[in-house]
Amino acid sequence: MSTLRFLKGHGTENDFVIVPDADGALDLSAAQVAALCDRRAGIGADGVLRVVRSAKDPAAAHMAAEAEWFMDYRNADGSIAEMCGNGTRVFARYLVAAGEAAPGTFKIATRGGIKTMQVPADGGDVTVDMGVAKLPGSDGIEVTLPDGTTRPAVNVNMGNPHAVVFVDDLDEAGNLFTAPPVAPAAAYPEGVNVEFVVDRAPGHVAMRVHERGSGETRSCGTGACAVMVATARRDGAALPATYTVDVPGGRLVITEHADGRIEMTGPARIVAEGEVDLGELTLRS
Ligand SMILES: N[C@@H](CCC[C@H](N)C(=O)O)C(=O)O
Repeated sequence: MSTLRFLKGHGTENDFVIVPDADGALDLSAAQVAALCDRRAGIGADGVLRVVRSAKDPAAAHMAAEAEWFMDYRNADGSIAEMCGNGTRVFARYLVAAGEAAPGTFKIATRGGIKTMQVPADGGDVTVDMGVAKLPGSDGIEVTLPDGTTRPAVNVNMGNPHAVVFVDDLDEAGNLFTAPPVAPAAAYPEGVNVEFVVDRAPGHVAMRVHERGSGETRSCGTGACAVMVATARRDGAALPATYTVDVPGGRLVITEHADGRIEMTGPARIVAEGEVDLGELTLRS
């Protein structure tokens, strides 16, 4: 029997299987990640956070002097993504809970670069400095809604790609069982996360998201930051600007500072731990 120790955590109900692997001994295949994330035959999650020392992973060794720990993030289908905003907050909460980092401010390594985390000792909300958003240009990018009409999308890159669509009602996004069609495909050669946004009040929006590699999730941290940036630009907001972004799984507060850095704050919880028998997982090709 090949057992794997895991924990389960979530940030605004964007949930993750956390796999401690300090020395980088594990080589989880995409099929194993997908099996762990399977909500019926596995543990169930939107993604996997492997916790490995930066020095022990070739993807992060160059960041080891600044950040001891590397968040190796995988989507629920086993694919690799550059960044996961809620994942960073859950990852940092885990490091503190496990005694691997002291509460307060510390850095972690991600494929999207080094992120500075603030984790209070009392279990309160965790903040991540997401860095500066990129706006690669949105000309001609459109998302087709289930009723066949199209809406312009705002192209925002938070380390990973996003298409932000303003709608009048979040139900316009439909059931999101499949990825919303985005055109032209060339705008997002690596695929895209799609966010639908409505206004709730000045400085306050709500969103739904279809995540690349995971489907509709209850929250997406990079997506919420992309939504904040797109909304602040639409509103002509002066920086610093703070927006509240409601997601199906809770609430995130996002500030874009005068220097363009974006900080996201919200809950991050570790809710379970256990062991899984890797040999019992259902691997699909
Ligand atoms: N849920 C995450 C984003 C995870 C990656 C995304 N699905 C992608 O493929 O880019 C978040 O909180 O940011």
